[in-house]
Amino acid sequence: MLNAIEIRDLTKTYGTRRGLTGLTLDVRQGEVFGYLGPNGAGKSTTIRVLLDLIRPTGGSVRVLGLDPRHDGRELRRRIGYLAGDFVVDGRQSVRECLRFLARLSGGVPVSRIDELADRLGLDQTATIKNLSKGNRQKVGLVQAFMHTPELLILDEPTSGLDPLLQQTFLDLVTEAARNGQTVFMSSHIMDEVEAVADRIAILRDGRLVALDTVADLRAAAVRRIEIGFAAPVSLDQFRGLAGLTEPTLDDTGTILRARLTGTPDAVLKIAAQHTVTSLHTTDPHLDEIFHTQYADAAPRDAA
Ligand SMILES: Nc1ncnc2c1ncn2[C@@H]1O[C@H](COP(=O)(O)OP(=O)(O)OP(=O)(O)O)[C@@H](O)[C@H]1O
Repeated sequence: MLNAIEIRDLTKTYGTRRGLTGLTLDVRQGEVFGYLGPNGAGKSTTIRVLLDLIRPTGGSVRVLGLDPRHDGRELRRRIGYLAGDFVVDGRQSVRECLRFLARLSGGVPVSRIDELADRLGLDQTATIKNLSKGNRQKVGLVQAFMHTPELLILDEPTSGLDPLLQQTFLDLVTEAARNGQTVFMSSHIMDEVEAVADRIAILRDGRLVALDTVADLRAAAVRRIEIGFAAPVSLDQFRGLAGLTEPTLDDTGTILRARLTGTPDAVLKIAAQHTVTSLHTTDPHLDEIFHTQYADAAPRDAA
């Protein structure tokens, strides 16, 4: 299967500041790819190189099999791009603006623009310069999605958006994916990415620190498990079990608590030798994985 995006050993320095260091990454055709990292991690730098808005210091990128440095015109038609700082001429109405951008994208049925604007609750008669940040972001989203591009590159797409509309945005992404479109979206909000992404990359200080499916990232994360028993049990039998760490028993000896990595198979087989009255596990939130990656970074940042 062809990759929609191929990034090879990409480096970008801004004077003495490092934007990206040796980034290698593939985004497969048809997947929803979440690109995560805190402010300053290098997300926008990556996206700007993909769009040839800035030139890399080293390395290379291919987008839809093309080189953005030479095939910009073709790529602009085939990509829907929402910039992190989406700006357009403020004097026009939303309708004029979207119709103008639609012509640049090679033509879009008016009904498609209207449908997207309606779903996002965007008033097309308003003048751009009078729009709130959230409404401007809606204009940005409509123009990115309206020509049903093969590849959507979205830089912080829900920034400034009313939380109620985040679901509408996620629906648009899901529909695009169902339609075979590829979505590459950056975010520093784990929840929205977790809900729709097939794979997630986590960037820290311009370097890739994690890249996996949502399911595998979750499986690798630590969960908490709590098992209640009808009668006291011995802690010894729960020590040294695969994936289970820090087991403790409460004062009554009937509630076991531990940390769990991977499957609960080993602990459940031992627990099943007793009468189990309750079982709770906390599903690891990707947020925790994300923050674990950054917790590691703290001493180095402070140095
Ligand atoms: N034009 C620039 N001049 C100097 N340094 C820059 C420039 N653009 C980005 N940087 C630096 O490069 C690093 C990566 O920035 P980038 O904007 O790519 O991060 P980001 O992950 O997109 O964060 P944000 O969410 O804040 O946009 C940061 O340290 C930033 O200060």
